[in-house]
Amino acid sequence: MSSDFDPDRFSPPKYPETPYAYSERDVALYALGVGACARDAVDADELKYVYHENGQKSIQVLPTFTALFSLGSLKFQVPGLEFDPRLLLHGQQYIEIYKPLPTSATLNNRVSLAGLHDKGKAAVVEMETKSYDKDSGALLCMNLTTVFLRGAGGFSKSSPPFSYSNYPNDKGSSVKIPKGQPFAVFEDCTLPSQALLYRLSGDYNPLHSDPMIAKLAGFTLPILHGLCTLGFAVRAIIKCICRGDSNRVKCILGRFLLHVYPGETLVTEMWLEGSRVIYQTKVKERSRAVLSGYVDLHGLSSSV
Ligand SMILES: CCCCCCCCCCCCC/C=C/C(=O)SCCNC(=O)CCNC(=O)[C@H](O)C(C)(C)COP(=O)(O)OP(=O)(O)OC[C@H]1O[C@@H](n2cnc3c(N)ncnc32)[C@H](O)[C@@H]1OP(=O)(O)O
Repeated sequence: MSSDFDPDRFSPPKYPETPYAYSERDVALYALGVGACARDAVDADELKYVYHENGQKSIQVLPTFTALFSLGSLKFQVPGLEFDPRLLLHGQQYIEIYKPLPTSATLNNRVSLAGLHDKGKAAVVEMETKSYDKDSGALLCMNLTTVFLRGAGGFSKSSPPFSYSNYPNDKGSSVKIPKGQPFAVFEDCTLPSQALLYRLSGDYNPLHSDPMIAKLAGFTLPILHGLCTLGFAVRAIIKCICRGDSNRVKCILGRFLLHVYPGETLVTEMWLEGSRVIYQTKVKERSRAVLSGYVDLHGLSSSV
């Protein structure tokens, strides 16, 4: 792809602050979109994400819901870098949660370019979003979104290829899957309509709904949103390791290894390493790993 990118003149662009508001309805719709209560409508661990049970004042927010905060803010260009948006894939998501998540809020998002890498066949872009509660000014969470722009590599025409990062390497790097037996394994079916349901949470990219667009992007059918797969995996960890207590999740990394087709079965394997849960999600029908990463927890006891 042609590009006027000049590595010598590169400086990270400045982006305006953007608002993001959500309601309890958005929180519940998101939870349904990542499979909460799909198999059991009265699931004791999950009903609280979609309904005020037992006199609860408000429903609870799944930690992966925070990944939505950044989506509307990431429509920016990097000057001089051209890419075909139809070939964009979500590469990774890293999330840090600093405060309990309100059931409804208005946020201010501060976005910055955290990384830009010329990988030859692709460009990899990392965008950081810090989300502040508008009323209190408190920093609620941070998302680091990595996008893989197929066909946009080679833009720097320099040797070594251009690579900019303002992040420590350990923040968003991939994980090594342990060799031993997993501590827990959780199997979950996605629905054939999973992406159509999940998109209502705000990611309307037709790659996930339109068969023609999916074909142009190289897939036989519309694929599942990476963040939907991540939502399934983290929900499995909350169920199996946190005894249903989502407030224990402190930080999440997910690297998308392969696409998922809606209707496929997700099998999430989990290993414990101190207060870190290493996980890997496979698609059962194709025996392929589609996602791997870790989740760091508050107060994980050895008895789990
Ligand atoms: C200026 C632009 C700004 C953009 C702003 C737009 C903002 C939009 C933000 C919203 C984003 C959400 C949109 C959502 C889309 C989706 O949900 S798509 C579905 C979910 N994602 C997937 O299904 C992708 C699954 N993964 C894959 O298909 C493959 O892993 C891959 C991404 C195609 C890469 O595979 P491959 O081409 O074989 O790469 P490699 O040869 O192994 O590696 C090449 C280098 O790239 C690095 N890399 C590889 N994978 C990833 C990854 N997942 N994330 C980040 N980086 C990756 C890899 O390390 C290699 O680098 P080097 O080691 O330095 O060579």
